[in-house]
Amino acid sequence: MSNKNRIVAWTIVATAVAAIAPVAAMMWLSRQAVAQAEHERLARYAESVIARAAHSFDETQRSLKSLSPLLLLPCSDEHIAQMRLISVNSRSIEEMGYYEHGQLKCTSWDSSVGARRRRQAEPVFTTADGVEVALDQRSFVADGPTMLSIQYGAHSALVHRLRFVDVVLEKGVHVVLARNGFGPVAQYGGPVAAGVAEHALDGLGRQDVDGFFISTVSRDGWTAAAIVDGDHVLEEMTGQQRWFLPVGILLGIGLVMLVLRVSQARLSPLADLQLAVKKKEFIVHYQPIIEMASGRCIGAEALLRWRRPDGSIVRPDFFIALAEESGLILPLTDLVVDTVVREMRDTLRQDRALHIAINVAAQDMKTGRILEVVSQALAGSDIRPEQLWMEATERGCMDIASASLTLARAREMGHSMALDDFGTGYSNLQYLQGLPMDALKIDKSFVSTIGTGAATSAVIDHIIAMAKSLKLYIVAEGVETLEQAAYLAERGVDFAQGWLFSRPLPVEEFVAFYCATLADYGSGPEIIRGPQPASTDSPAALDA
Ligand SMILES: Nc1nc2c(ncn2[C@@H]2O[C@@H]3COP(=O)(O)O[C@H]4[C@@H](O)[C@H](n5cnc6c(=O)[nH]c(N)nc65)O[C@@H]4COP(=O)(O)O[C@H]3[C@H]2O)c(=O)[nH]1
Repeated sequence: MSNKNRIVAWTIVATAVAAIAPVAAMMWLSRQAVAQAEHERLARYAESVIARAAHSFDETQRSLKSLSPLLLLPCSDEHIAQMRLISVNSRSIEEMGYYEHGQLKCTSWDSSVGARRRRQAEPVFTTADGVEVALDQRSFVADGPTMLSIQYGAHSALVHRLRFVDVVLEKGVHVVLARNGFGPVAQYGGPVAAGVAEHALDGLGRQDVDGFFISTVSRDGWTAAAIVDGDHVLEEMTGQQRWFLPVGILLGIGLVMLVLRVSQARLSPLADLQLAVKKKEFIVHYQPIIEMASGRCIGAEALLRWRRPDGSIVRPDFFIALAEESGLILPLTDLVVDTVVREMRDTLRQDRALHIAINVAAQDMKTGRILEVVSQALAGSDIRPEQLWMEATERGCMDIASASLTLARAREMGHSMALDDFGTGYSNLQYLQGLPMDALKIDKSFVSTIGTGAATSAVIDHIIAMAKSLKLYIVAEGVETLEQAAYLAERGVDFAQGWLFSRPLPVEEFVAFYCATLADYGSGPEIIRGPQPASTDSPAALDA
């Protein structure tokens, strides 16, 4: 998959995630918030149920204990009146009964039970101070739901189970109470699914079972749980979502915009170039430089090519300007220097007359950084500094003071310096005089006017004359026809470069080209010497 396709795929996925994730996250957060608030509310209900149960039980046992020991005649009017008074005044106790030898003798309603005689119930649990609790006791006088019988000594108090849990509940809330070590005592409130109430008493704290929210609390021998069903929670959720959803949507919009900006930046030519530099997708081609007088190949210009992963080649016109603007030209220059040293080392060592010219960016001309890069690359390579030329454009030499310094230092190190694309900028004679140069390259735009009769065709003669007056060697670029070559040779142009001789070639093809011209014309003397004197009028570096 190409880088572009990868970014597009990434953008699609990231946009979908950016749009959905915040909304989903906000919905999840809102659910969490509702659940948290709900469990806190339920825990408060469970607490109040325990308080209610403890209160009912305490009140009942206090009342029972107040009758013991019995100081009145059992089942006397006074005794019955006292039991009735307790039943009426107590919020929990419905009826009271008095037993003799385990048999009901009288109740808070009457002194004689007659046919309603019954035995005191078997307790299911007994507290530490002797209070017993029995289940499912019918009323002494009426029909109705069974009650708990709380017994102490000869007295029993009948208490509705509801009295242990009847706290004020909001709609949908269900509470359940158990006596620890015994089991469920009572439940009350909205409907719950079968088994949920029992399950609620199994654990403690916050629980979620089958869509029911449960909070269970245990204290003072009682365990109480409050339960609310999912529908109720969802009703609450819609309320919360009113706040969370817009926040999620806004976040989603923000994230989507961010993703689009990032992918736009990653799809930009600069991001493309950055990635290519990182992945070293660059190669160097070599365009032969021909000595006009002999026809020999005396060197080559190293030209950068961007080879994309699909194998297509991008010419430097499309990326050099961007690389210079963004500073990426520096690693690219390093790459060219390293590649030239690696690829051309053997050939350069075999023929000391051969040179390779590299292009130096404006930034490097200004700072002189290139000199350090080159000297490091050449160290131990056995390539002579004279075999590495540097080409600077007029643009790179606009800051004459710093450019002069770099040029002078380069020449001291033994490199020859050429001014590239001459005539395309704002240079004039004075400007040229201020720069310690060895050679001047005539831009192809002037070469292409030769023989055309165009008004500008005379300019090339002036450039040649100017270079000669400054004693600079002349390299003509973009020579495409025999006519152009003959014209330039006639006017004493030293070297030429162009499609007439060869296009820029991959290293193997360049070496083959060079070997072929070597066979035809033989090798020349070592025409490049250094270090050069830093004077402007003596381009002795290129003396043949
Ligand atoms: N029409 C025509 N064109 C010819 C002919 N002979 C050579 N050329 C082209 O002319 C350009 C010469 O390079 P340049 O003036 O240094 O101009 C170079 C140079 O300024 C820059 N460049 C290339 N490689 C590098 C590099 O490694 N570093 C830096 N800083 N700039 C580079 O990119 C420019 C363009 O390079 P290329 O596209 O390789 O274009 C090259 C070359 O392919 C011909 O007969 N006819």
